[in-house]
Amino acid sequence: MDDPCRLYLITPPVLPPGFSESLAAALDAGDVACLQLRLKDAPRDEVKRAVEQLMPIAQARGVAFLLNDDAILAAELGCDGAHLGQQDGDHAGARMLLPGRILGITCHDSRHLAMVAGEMGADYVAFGAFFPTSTKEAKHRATTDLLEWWSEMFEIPCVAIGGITAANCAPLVQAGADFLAVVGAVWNHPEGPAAGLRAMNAAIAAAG
Ligand SMILES: Cc1ncc(COP(=O)(O)OP(=O)(O)O)c(N)n1
Ligand SMILES: Cc1ncsc1CCOP(=O)(O)O
Ligand SMILES: [Mg+2]
Repeated sequence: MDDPCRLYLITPPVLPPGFSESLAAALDAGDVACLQLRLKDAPRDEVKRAVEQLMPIAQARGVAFLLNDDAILAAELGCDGAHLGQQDGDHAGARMLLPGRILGITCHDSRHLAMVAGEMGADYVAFGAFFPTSTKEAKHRATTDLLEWWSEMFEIPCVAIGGITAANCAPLVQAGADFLAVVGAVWNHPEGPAAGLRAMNAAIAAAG
């Protein structure tokens, strides 16, 4: 049997006051495979401080801690890995900087980019955006046939991202997504992040 689909949590683009406590409460509410720190446009010092604060909270709970955009800083600070987009520098160089750690690559809606990432040694490929999202201006739209094709052809795990919620995630799980990456579904949940996380995990389990 295939491994079950799991949740991949990404931080909000700007961390609100008291974020460490909300993060701990969210992670205590259910299963999360990994946490990505994604602070767009924050200076390096601020990212470094956030890693130092948040990484122990994730790792103490068995949640892998990945840094977005910066493989050099991820290696320097001992993160469990990094996530890089197509514009985020040299993927092969990042692979060498992070031996034995996780390296994930954004592949938008492209089979070609995913195969190149897989050849290069990516630990996962990320496809999206699957749904409209206000978290990022997403220029590409992916569909479930991509997840079906990838999971039938390759062993490398695939992540689905973009506008995913408890209400719309079932087809992605059924199409073979190994991980669902979310921001808004957890951090903007009307009953708070812990409730958002529980709702996502319940929806994933119901779909599987
Ligand atoms: C799991 C995951 N998938 C895709 C992305 C997007 O990365 P990128 O295209 O580099 O865009 P930014 O997130 O850097 O704005 C991601 N971060 N995580
Ligand atoms: C980082 C990223 N890359 C493609 S869509 C997206 C945003 C995901 O956030 P949300 O889960 O709130 O749509
Ligand atoms: Mg990026």
